[in-house]
Amino acid sequence: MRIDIVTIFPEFFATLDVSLLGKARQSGLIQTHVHDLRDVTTDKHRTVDDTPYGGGAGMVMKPEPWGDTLDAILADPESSQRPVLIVPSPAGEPFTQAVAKEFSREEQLIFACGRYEGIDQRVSDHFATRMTVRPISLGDYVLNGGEVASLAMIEAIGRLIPGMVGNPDSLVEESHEDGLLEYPSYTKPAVWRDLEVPEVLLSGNHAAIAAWRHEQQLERTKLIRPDLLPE
Ligand SMILES: CN1CCCC[C@@H]1Cn1ccc2ccc(-c3n[nH]c(N)c3C#N)cc21
Repeated sequence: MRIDIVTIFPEFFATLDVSLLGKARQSGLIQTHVHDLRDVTTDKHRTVDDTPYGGGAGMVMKPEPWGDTLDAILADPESSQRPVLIVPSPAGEPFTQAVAKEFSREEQLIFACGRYEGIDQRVSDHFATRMTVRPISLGDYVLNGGEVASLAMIEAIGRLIPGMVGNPDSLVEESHEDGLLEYPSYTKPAVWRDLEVPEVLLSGNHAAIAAWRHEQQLERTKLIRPDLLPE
């Protein structure tokens, strides 16, 4: 998978060189390209924003730098035929495990990290003929820009790419993977500050352990996220 990130804060993405994604990039599973939006500006102040038509507070990101940057990405011979343009936005479709899995199957993702009051709408409208444009929201709260959301999405998507995680079975028993929250986990010592590991986990009875874990998932989901339970 190729991942392009367009931002005015490229330093935000230095973390892509560490942890899981670092390994994936070294192994070639994921190629990342970070583009500084200001690199295509031509004025002295490297301007990327302007006042909103119709008035109102704040500034809006100008369409020209976005157009030039996205054109250059599409012109790259290593770009796919039809990338997905992910536009983080509080007004976007909720980002879920299912959406992460859908995106993990794509050949190329381009993350458009807005700032200020957002990106001129005509950028999404214009590129909809050449890309699949997906406004996506990380959650129902307001961030200052799209970078943090993009980092979270890149991690959630990247770990689902085949070969990324050492033991693919570990992906199956995670929260939200089967629609339920995950069961509690324990490791040695068997007793810690007078707290014991649940006996069933020490029994070696795999059927009983599986049943207990599923029951724990149901109990946790009922308590913490009843909205995830089927009607
Ligand atoms: C605050 N400021 C005026 C109100 C509108 C948003 C703006 C800030 N802002 C600019 C670009 C941008 C992109 C994503 C998000 C964002 N917020 N919450 C989410 N779940 C997000 C995602 N994903 C916020 C952004």
